[in-house]
Amino acid sequence: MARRPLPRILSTGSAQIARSRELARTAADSATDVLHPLITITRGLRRLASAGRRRWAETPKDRRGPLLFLVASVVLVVALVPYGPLLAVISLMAAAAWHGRERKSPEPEEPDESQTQRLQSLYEALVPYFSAAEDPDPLYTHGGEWEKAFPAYDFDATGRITHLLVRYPAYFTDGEAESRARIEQLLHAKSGRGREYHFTWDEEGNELTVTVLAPLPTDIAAQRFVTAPGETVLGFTDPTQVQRTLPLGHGDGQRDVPPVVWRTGIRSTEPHLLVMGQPGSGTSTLLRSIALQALQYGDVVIVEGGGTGEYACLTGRDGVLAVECGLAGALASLEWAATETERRLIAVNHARQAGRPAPDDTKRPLWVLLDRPTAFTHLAAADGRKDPQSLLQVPLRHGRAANVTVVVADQFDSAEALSDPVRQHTRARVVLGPATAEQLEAVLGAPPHTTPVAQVPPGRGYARLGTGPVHRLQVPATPDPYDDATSEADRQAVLALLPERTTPADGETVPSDAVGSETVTSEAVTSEAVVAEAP
Ligand SMILES: Nc1ncnc2c1ncn2[C@@H]1O[C@H](COP(=O)(O)OP(=O)(O)OP(=O)(O)O)[C@@H](O)[C@H]1O
Repeated sequence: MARRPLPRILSTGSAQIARSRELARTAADSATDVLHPLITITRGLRRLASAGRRRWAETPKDRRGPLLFLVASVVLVVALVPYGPLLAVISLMAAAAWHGRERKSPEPEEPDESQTQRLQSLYEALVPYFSAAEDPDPLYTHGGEWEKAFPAYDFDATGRITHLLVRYPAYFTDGEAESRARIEQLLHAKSGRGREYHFTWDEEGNELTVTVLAPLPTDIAAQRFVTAPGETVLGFTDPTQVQRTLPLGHGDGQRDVPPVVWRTGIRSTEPHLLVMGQPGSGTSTLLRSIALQALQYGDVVIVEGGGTGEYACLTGRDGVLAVECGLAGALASLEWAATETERRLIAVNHARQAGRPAPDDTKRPLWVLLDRPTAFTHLAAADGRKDPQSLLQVPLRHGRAANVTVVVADQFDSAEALSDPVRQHTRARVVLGPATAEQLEAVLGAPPHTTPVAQVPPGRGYARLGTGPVHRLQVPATPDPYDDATSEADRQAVLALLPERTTPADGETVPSDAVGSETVTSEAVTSEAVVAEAP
């Protein structure tokens, strides 16, 4: 078939367009060449400006004044020196040209011989777990290529692995906890013990990411945390697990640390807390830290079964209704707490039925903190008296609606003696100190995704709020200020957080009086409420 020739204008037009495009490209290239120094300097100035902005933002507010003064003095001196401004402009241009130069991204480094050996031996160790006789094209074979199995890796200065991406065959049973645990234990042992590893299993992509975790800071002292009412800082964790950070005073400076924040009160899904640990693992310290935070907005009743007097510093302080070390006192205080919870509930219900907001005297948070209540369980049984834990039933069951929060701390060997309501209603959990995998899973309800460390500093452990993830946790150092072993800085930090003692000096009688009078009031209110309800 004869083809019609294209109209003339189009055929020559395309050639012209191509030619003009070529011309434009050449002109742009020459302009870029000519303007290259200008582009570099502009880029450098932009980088210098953003570095300056960053430095300004990082400078603590109290140091900004002196810094501004220093800069102004330098500008003045430069302006007064002969040729000063000219020299300053030349130096600025030179600095901008240096900072604006194109930077080549560094080539990924090849592992050296010892690192290759490490990766090869890791690969060999994994062969029995990640291979099957029926696999026609195995990823893992003895003498195979580790490069395909480990696409990403990182080493520290001492040549130990800090990050590793492991590919594994799809038939590996990564959904089974035992299979995972076997691989995690092996990688932990082969990559160097004494460090903590975090394992992320990507079941869809058949990949395991191993990361070495930096130790959590152990030098964070007790202080006022920047939190909203109803929020309690249990401790600090890894930045990878928590989005939020808290600004903390540290020495003279400030730093941002990711916290584990526990929310209590009416909207809380985990209104009560259980803390477990070995003796000396820091459970009393955590309770002290919680008490100091709770006293900012609420009242506290402390029941101490250990009898070590670790809460003596709180006795008689404003907001501390009782610090009980004996069985009789513990029973009296807990009975009052149960009655107070009931009173609040009734008052709230009445208000609701009448279409009024909840009365103010039901809103002030009440905290019941129990350190080793199981010690009283044994005592009460021997004495033929009520188990103090039985009085916790009402605060645990109805505490959320009445703004009553219960915190129980105990030791692993007494776990059996904890009552059922305590186990059922404490959905926020913390384990401190050394613990076996079984103990961790029994308390937290899920295993942590990290390996345990051999040396656990006091106050180190794990926290889990409800069904959320298991967080590593370091409790802020909140020692007993009356303990001789406490350092002066720590003692002052805790003393600064204690509320005033506006009650008479006789600390022991004041709180029990307070409890007594409060009991009377609460009983009066309860009976009033009941009377009001009756007709
Ligand atoms: N978060 C922490 N930071 C620094 N030191 C801590 C921390 N927690 C506890 N310690 C130290 O560990 C020691 C034991 O702490 P604590 O008394 O709180 O433990 P415990 O579990 O209550 O033990 P016990 O029931 O035997 O008293 C104390 O000397 C304390 O100063």
